[in-house]
Amino acid sequence: MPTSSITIGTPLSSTARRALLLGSGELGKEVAIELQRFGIEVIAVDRYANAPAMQVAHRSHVIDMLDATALRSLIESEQPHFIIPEVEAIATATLIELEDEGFTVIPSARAANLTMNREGIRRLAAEELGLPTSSYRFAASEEEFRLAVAAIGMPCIVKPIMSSSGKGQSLIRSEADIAAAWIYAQEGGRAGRGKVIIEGFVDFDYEITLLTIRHTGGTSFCDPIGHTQIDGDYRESWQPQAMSDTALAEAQRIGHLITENLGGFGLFGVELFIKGDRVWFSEVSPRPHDTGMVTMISQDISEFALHVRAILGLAIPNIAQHGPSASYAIVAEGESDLLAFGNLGTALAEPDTQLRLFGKPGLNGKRRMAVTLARDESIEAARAKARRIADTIRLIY
Ligand SMILES: Nc1ncnc2c1ncn2[C@@H]1O[C@H](COP(=O)(O)OP(=O)(O)OP(=O)(O)O)[C@@H](O)[C@H]1O
Ligand SMILES: NCC(=O)N[C@@H]1O[C@H](COP(=O)([O-])[O-])[C@@H](O)[C@H]1O
Ligand SMILES: [Mg+2]
Repeated sequence: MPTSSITIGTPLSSTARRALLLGSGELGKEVAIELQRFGIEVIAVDRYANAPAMQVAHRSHVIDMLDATALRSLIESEQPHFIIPEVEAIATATLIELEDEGFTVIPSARAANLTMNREGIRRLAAEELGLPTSSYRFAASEEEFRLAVAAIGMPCIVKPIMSSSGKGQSLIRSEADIAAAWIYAQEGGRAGRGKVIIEGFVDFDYEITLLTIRHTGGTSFCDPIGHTQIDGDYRESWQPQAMSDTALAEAQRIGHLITENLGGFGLFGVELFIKGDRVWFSEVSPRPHDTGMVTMISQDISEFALHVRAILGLAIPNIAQHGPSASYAIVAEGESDLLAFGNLGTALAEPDTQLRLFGKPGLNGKRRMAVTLARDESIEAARAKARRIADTIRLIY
């Protein structure tokens, strides 16, 4: 476990503190940069070469992170002080073994294991902790799936138990959607065909991510982040999301309970649906959240910096908010290994704007490649500005 008496040595020497990132996308890239700021030796891992975090790490490895043998042998040879999962698709049973052997997994191997699979985290939240969630069933065959849809009722949402960013997710509105939803869920799972979750559709007013940080000084919350999703994938987020005091208190109660159970130190993205004063738990990422990219402009310590401070056992006495802010994802669609971004000269002409180009090496279908960030007098103005920047940028491929 990290402690407040941590010492940090010199990277690439015998005194180095080494962090190994399992997953090296846009979120890992920002975590790597924050680790670098503290002089941590950063080792980036993913299933493909030149992933974003690899481009800012001390070194990198390409392995199948779902392969237990490959994962164990890499960790044994690198001997990291911190193993930081950045995606769900990891052989998490191996992380549990490695933690037992003395390695530190962020926030905990159990958290990575439970959240890699929707069944693990949903049963914990709803059945053990009694948190309010949508109705749900699991199905391992098409027959079970049809029975589950009938039991839950329509509209309902189907997702592979192992997937993220909306992959394999669809909404069933009527009988006509059922067959296609099963096929899409079977094709969209990150670990191939398998079990699905069927969730009753929650008719929420809005949804939030409550960034919750477990650190040596206790538990802290960032202001709630509102967001919109298309086909289960985040497109736009803003902070702060206006909420009633009752709904905010309930959101924090849920955030506290679930993260306390998962344990360890680090930042979590607690996803919640809100209608009036009612709050439903949806899921939780035991790591920075895509919707939380807005904190790179809204907070003095971003979600990535907060994750690193918590991991290193450093104090987090306050989280200053800079005012209404928004992020807008740039999602490209097509086939290319030579994507370029044009018209950048005017993109950032307005005050209080920022841009992150992730440097992802290829595009095959739909892929989030960049994000725009903006701050303004109001959430509406910040959202409009973030969108204007995205509309200005020309994707060339
Ligand atoms: N039961 C539900 N009722 C209503 N909307 C839902 C439900 N489940 C999911 N959604 C919508 O789909 C979005 C994505 O769902 P979810 O977070 O479960 O998918 P995901 O693949 O894990 O995405 P990510 O990896 O981006 O978190 C939610 O943010 C919400 O907008
Ligand atoms: N909702 C989870 C999420 O946003 N994860 C982020 O996307 C990357 C994968 O992107 P890719 O699919 O373009 O490789 C992950 O590595 C992580 O940074
Ligand atoms: Mg989600």
